[in-house]
Amino acid sequence: MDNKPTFPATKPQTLGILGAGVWGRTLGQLVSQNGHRVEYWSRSGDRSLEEVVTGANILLSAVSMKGVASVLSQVKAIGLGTDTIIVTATKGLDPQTTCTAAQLWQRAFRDRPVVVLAGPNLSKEIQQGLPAATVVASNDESAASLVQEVFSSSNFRVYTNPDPLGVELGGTLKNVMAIASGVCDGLQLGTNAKAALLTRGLTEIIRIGTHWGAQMETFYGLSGLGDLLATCNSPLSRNYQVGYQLAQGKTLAEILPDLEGTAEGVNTTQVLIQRAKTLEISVPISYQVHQLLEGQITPKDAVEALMLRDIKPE
Ligand SMILES: NC(=O)C1=CN([C@@H]2O[C@H](COP(=O)(O)OP(=O)(O)OC[C@H]3O[C@@H](n4cnc5c(N)ncnc54)[C@H](OP(=O)(O)O)[C@@H]3O)[C@@H](O)[C@H]2O)C=CC1
Ligand SMILES: O=C(CO)COP(=O)(O)O
Repeated sequence: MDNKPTFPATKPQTLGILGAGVWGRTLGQLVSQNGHRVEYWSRSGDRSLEEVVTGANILLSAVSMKGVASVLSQVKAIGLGTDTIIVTATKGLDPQTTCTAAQLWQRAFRDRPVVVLAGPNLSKEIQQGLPAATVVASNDESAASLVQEVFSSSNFRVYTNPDPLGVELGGTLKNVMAIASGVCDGLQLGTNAKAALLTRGLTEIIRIGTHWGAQMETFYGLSGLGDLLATCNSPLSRNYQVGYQLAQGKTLAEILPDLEGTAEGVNTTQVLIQRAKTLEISVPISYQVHQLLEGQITPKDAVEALMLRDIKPE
């Protein structure tokens, strides 16, 4: 008997992928392998934004956060088809508004379904065909189900989730902890320290995320704890690499030009601290990462400051 699982036979969809960086290309590869049509747009590509946007019934943005506001205003000027689903795979926060990428897309296109795609998804492993799982989250159940069908394969297991904000914040805020984790490993602080960092880091993510309006249980899923574990334990993570190199005495200005792709955690830390200060939310680990990125303290000072905080119940 053939026990091979079958995936729902969705009719071929046309995806327009905005941002042909590492993650946009990897996601494009996954859907092409499933028989869907993919058109990429990037600033240096040969297709116009208008061609890619008007031809797509699923528009996926994998633009890094610094480009989202400008790209979506260009898409708005072009206009979207009435049935177009927007998918966002960006993991960042907008400095002007402190909004997530999905919040910006939803504000710009109030009547269109927006789906967040996030999970423990190191692109290099996925490109090698290694198994991975992810989450597609939306307030629009049928849009999330269609995107689930489009991406699901024997190498890529896709779950739906009804809490897009929680899924997106899990993927976004863990980048701050990935920088801290790189510092922890770069200083060779050991497994106990790492376990303490990730556990207290998750508490911090949940504190800020639930205050934002996300569901607590979402942070224990793939896009929260799952992505925290993947990113904080892998040298493939660019955010982890930033922290690791800071621990070795390099400055941010020395690290960033040689980094392969975007480390969103650098900007996310700044925006998170701005938001946490305004709302008076305690984020001690993120605060030390912020001080470190600003060049105000050394990695060793950051560890000491965390260890010497007032003692308190867990
Ligand atoms: N790589 C990974 O493993 C994963 C990444 N992500 C997230 O996906 C997003 C992209 O990451 P990744 O692909 O790795 O990063 P890259 O640095 O490889 O690519 C960034 C992309 O954003 C585009 N971009 C940046 N600024 C602008 C702008 N002002 N206007 C238009 N386009 C712009 C770039 O366009 P251009 O080519 O024209 O410069 C490029 O296509 C990030 O938010 C990241 O956190 C999420 C999960 C996994
Ligand atoms: O989000 C990611 C994995 O899920 C990618 O992490 P980096 O952006 O740190 O490489």
